[in-house]
Amino acid sequence: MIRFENVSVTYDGADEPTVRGVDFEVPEGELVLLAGPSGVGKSTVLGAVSGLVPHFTGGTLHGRVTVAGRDTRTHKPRELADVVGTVGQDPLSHFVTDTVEDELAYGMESLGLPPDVMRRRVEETLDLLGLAGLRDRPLATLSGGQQQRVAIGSVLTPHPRVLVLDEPTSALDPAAAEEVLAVLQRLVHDLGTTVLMAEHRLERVIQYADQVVLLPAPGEPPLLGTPQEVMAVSPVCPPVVELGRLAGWSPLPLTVRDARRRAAPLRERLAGRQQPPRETAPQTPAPSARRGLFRRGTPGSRTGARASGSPVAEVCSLDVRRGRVQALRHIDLTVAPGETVALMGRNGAGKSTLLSALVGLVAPSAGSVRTAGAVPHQTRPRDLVRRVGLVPQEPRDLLYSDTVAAECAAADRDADAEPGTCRALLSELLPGIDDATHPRDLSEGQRLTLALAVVLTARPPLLLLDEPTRGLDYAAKARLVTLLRGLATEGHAIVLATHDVELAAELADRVVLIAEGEVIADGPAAEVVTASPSFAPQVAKILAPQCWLTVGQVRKALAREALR
Ligand SMILES: Nc1ncnc2c1ncn2[C@@H]1O[C@H](COP(=O)(O)OP(=O)(O)OP(=O)(O)O)[C@@H](O)[C@H]1O
Ligand SMILES: Nc1ncnc2c1ncn2[C@@H]1O[C@H](COP(=O)(O)OP(=O)(O)OP(=O)(O)O)[C@@H](O)[C@H]1O
Repeated sequence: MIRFENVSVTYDGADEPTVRGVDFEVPEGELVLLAGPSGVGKSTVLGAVSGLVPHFTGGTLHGRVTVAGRDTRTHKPRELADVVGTVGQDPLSHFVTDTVEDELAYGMESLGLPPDVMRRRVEETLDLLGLAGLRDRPLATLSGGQQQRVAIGSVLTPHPRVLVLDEPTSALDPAAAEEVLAVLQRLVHDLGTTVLMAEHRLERVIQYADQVVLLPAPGEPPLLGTPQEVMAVSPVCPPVVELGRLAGWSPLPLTVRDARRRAAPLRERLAGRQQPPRETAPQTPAPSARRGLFRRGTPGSRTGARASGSPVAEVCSLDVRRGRVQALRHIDLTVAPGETVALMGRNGAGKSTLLSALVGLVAPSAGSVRTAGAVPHQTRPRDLVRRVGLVPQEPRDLLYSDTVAAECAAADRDADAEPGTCRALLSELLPGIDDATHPRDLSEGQRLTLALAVVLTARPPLLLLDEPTRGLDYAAKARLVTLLRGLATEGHAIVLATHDVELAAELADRVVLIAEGEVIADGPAAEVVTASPSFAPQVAKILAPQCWLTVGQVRKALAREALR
């Protein structure tokens, strides 16, 4: 149904092809997963199927890509629209109408489907994706996950024979991701729909894949095989596979269920062992802990927040209204210097709104917010930037310059930091990003990393991150975790909104669960995440009732055993 024949793509101005030697086929009615590190070219491969590459992106495509027999080089994207439905990484930039219902109908209208068919399919899709309550809502007022669900719904309504999905679950809460993947699986099994999907969170999707196409490194030809074959050699793999490799399980398990069946001997070895502490930050870091990235003073040194040891964030009885929606009610939250707090909860629960309130983007309708001693919505941006920084869910919102170098220079100026600070941070986080690249042309993971470096340049004592692992591969995630731990050790408080249960398990001291705008749980990460199957990381589910959260903890415990 989709065929790549020795395809390579070279973007304008690049010396080397971004992808080369791409030669594979996706048979009708199969779900094929495209995996590989950040920036390796997954979106480029997907774009070649929908025709966006090279028609919209520019560059040169050698070889041939056909979809249902149509050559995507000689057919423009709109001439493929009756066969291929595409969901990109940034739903908002693809929306063409203003409201949920209109967006769901738009694709069908362009194909000239009869009104009664359109009506029926819109209703079906609203139900299928849990969007009925939002049908009249302007798209711009939806939460990130709600937007992603609409984007998926809008490509499903025309019933395309081929779906091309770029990280379709990246903004979805764990339960919503399962629901969407179950819908896709039903389309594949019952209607013979063909799906090519790129996704970093392999723990969510690997079990649904018939085949995996792995792009191991930039410019290297892809590797093809069954999920088991590819996971045995892949540089990116989910925790269940990593644990399987560590324990020497063969064949490698791909699901929690498979792993649990083999886990009894491992549980026995681990029984009675002390869980090694994660490298979490001390609550009151010693001055000697200050090292590395931020040489020009500790966080808060200009604001006095840390010197006085007072909380970096204090939220009291906070209510926030957004249009007709009561987004937050009676929120109480205190965050201490050096503390890492994960905000979790379903799409639309109010996590981004809480971050927005902490950085002054929305004002309380009742209650109060103080960050690093200031009332954020009444503080000038220039002063606020040294107290609190937000990496938004869509990093594009933070980037204005034409090149990476200019963006970094502007960040240094805005933060009053030594020239080169931002660029050094960027290189440390994700090597290989070129100074001359336009931020628009960076891969999703690269763009997020740039936004993070821009925010960190001001060394704010309170760092807020909205879904920081969207678009990041496991290695980039591990680097992010190391960096954030380092910042916490230096005294930065970190609050992150995330659906990434593995990240929360790895990084957070504390998890705050939000539902319908209210805090429903607030406690140590291990306790909160393991209390609910939706939020428990894979390792916790595999080794329950023992309480291990990450492969790293298990690895350390086994290493200690070996030393005895
Ligand atoms: N329009 C473009 N012009 C120039 N370079 C581009 C363009 N689009 C992508 N690139 C570059 O091509 C490389 C591959 O990007 P791509 O988005 O395909 O990677 P990816 O594997 O999807 O990454 P991620 O997992 O982070 O989304 C990156 O280095 C990116 O900077
Ligand atoms: N500008 C707005 N106008 C009206 N309602 C809004 C606006 N922005 C957000 N909302 C609504 O407020 C609620 C909370 O949204 P918020 O973005 O804080 O959720 P979230 O927990 O971050 O969700 P997600 O996990 O999907 O990112 C949602 O119901 C959302 O639709």
